[in-house]
Amino acid sequence: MESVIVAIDGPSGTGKSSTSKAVAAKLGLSYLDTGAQYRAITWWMISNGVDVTDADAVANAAGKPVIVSGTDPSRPTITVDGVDASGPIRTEEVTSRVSAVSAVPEVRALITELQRSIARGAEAGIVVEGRDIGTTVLPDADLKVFLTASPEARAARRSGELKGADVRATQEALVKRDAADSSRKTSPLAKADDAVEVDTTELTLDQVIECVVTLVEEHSAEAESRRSATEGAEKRRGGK
Ligand SMILES: Nc1ncnc2c1ncn2[C@@H]1O[C@H](COP(=O)(O)OP(=O)(O)O)[C@@H](O)[C@H]1O
Ligand SMILES: Nc1ccn([C@@H]2O[C@H](COP(=O)(O)OP(=O)(O)O)[C@@H](O)[C@H]2O)c(=O)n1
Repeated sequence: MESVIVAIDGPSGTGKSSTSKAVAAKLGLSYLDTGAQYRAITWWMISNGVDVTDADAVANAAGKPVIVSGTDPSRPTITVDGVDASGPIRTEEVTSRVSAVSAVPEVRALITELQRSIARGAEAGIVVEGRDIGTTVLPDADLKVFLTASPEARAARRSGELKGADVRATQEALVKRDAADSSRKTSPLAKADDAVEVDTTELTLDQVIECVVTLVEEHSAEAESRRSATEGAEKRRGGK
């Protein structure tokens, strides 16, 4: 298969991370969790006493942390200034503050550039998941998928992960974060016009993975047949 870039966007709990990791592993592609990067910069701000509600303070500090993402889908990693951040970025404290930090344009500019350079460096191709990958980060992606699911299904999935969490409180927090992410000025959560929308409410994770793998394979088959048609036409023109 030719190198392929897949963008998977959607709100929280729609299955972006689990689907992207599995699709990347099945197809031998790299994997990038862009939400983890916004979480990492948020964790750094909190740890370094930056007031995350002060957009100027966040903008001024945005260039300081060094964030490194490992892109192996079977073992994704994230470090901040060389320190493993995979645990601390999932705390409730980070989750409740990440939307404020990710709304700051200077933060987005830096992280977007980092994401583009990681995608450029992925030789076999990459699955990149987030909120604005299809619209802003990689508008020329070969395939764009936008995952959705009902707020009830998403909250049930999330509270299944956070043992003992109240489903109603989880749903409220999730809906609030979606609203903040969808309404920010810079690069909000949105479906790209050319993205394929998949409602995962009634689907199992395996069905969603299968659906995306099929979409990637269809894309690759179409690209291959276009390429051989062009080559055939060129050969005929050359009289060979
Ligand atoms: N189609 C599905 N049906 C049931 N559970 C799912 C489905 N997709 C994902 N999950 C589960 O829901 C939780 C959240 O999925 P995740 O991939 O982290 O979503 P996102 O990255 O969009 O926030 C995980 O525990 C995952 O195993
Ligand atoms: N491409 C992206 C990815 C995440 N984000 C921000 O990062 C937060 C955390 O993303 P995430 O993917 O880890 O969130 P979950 O879906 O795992 O809950 C989102 O709520 C957004 O505020 C973003 O702004 N742009």
